[in-house]
Amino acid sequence: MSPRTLYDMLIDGHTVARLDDRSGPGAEVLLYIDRTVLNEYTSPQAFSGLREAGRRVWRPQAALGVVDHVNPTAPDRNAEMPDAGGANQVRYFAENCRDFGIELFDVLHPLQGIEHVVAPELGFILPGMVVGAGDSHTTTYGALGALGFGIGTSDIEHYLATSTLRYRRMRTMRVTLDGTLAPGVTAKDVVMALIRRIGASGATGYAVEFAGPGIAALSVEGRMTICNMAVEGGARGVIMAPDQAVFDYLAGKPRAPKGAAWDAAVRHWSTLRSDPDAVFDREIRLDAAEIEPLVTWGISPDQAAPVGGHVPDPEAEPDANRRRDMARALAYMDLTPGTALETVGIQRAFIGSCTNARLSDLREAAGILRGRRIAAGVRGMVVPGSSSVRRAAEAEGLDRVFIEAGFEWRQSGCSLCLAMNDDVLAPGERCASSTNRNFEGRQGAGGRTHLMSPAMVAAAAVAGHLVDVRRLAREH
Ligand SMILES: CC(C)[C@H](C(=O)O)[C@@H](O)C(=O)O
Ligand code: SF4
Repeated sequence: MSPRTLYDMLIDGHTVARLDDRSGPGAEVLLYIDRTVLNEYTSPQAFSGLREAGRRVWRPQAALGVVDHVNPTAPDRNAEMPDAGGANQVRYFAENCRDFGIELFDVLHPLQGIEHVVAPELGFILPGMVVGAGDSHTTTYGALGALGFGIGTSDIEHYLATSTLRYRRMRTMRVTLDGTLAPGVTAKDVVMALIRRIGASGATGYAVEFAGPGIAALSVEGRMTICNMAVEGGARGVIMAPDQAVFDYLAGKPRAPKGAAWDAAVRHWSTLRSDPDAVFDREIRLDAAEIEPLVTWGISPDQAAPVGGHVPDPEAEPDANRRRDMARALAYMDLTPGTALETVGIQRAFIGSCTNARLSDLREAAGILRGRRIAAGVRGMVVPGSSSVRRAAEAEGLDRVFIEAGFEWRQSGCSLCLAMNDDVLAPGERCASSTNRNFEGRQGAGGRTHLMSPAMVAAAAVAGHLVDVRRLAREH
């Protein structure tokens, strides 16, 4: 057999039937899906469809329901949902999970959180799996050696009824990270650097494998940040070959295999890697040593620059479309070309989201905040990625660090990442945010989002403006 990429191996291994006579990119297959995660926001129509057709869920134990998008994050939250629309979504979701036999982490469940944080920490996603779920950031699971991708509502219904999807094979792209990251530079900067390089649709049509010594040196949580945000570069499917760090991460997780089953699983998982001479449709190489802490200045995740740089000048952009996009972005963001990014003042600081609200992210941010206060006029919020992360952070005193620095310490959920609950920016407010999307109005109508790493958010909160986290790290 000719050499194969890990993506090809997983697709071949999960192909139930071929739906046309093609092979390679574009070929349509019936694909077996091992697991899904459901949320209250994208699942209702799928369940309604099942109800109308009188179908049941084929493998309810392969699905997990988590409430995350619309729930409040108030520290004292209770079963009452403040918003009637959200309350209805949560109620219908609970009804669906109950009637179709799917396990649910409801708003007040001790394991509630953002689905992409909850599923890995449970050991629900394992290497070699193919995971299709109704949220684009399902790519997160690539970090565990599972091929993850987002699917639409009708696909969710098809999946629930059959455990399969009609699926078109992607082209393959390998992103190799060479070298070592400098201190103060994080996984978030790696993925932002990639998106800046290839553009917000640079990986459209590709399944992306991340590889190289720079990836191997990252923690599994750091790798999740990269796989999660790669979707902002257009990737519809992300994978990393699982290694010892992944096995260590999964060992002892509640739903991971145990005993002899674990040993057998690890033996199999260790074989999950692209053949050495596998050919990818596109290859990108990044040098970790050249990556700097980045911030976005615009309204698309590829509109980013090193924090020590300046707001770019649309007039200097030769491409007319890009020039127009840049001008529009600067008007929305109320930024003037040539302004030093480090002089841009903020009113809000948000540490949260499935990209950057795991324990290691909170530790990094707290490391900057220890013994410091956030600047006057800045409102800071920390929304842990899951209730388990929240408890673990509290057990090591991180909540105290955040609270003493002036941050609000909240309950878990998507929250200000997309402002579907009552956590929103006021029009015109500018926010340093550890999230993954900076579209117009993403954090509230008229709100202005600057994406960056959680440590950079902490640093900006202290300074009152965007700032290179390495300045504060040096002072500590
Ligand atoms: C609500 C959901 C469809 C959406 C996604 O798929 O990513 C959300 O999680 C987001 O981040 O915008
Ligand atoms: S935290 Fe943000 S990116 Fe992640 S699932 Fe929720 S809304 Fe989407």
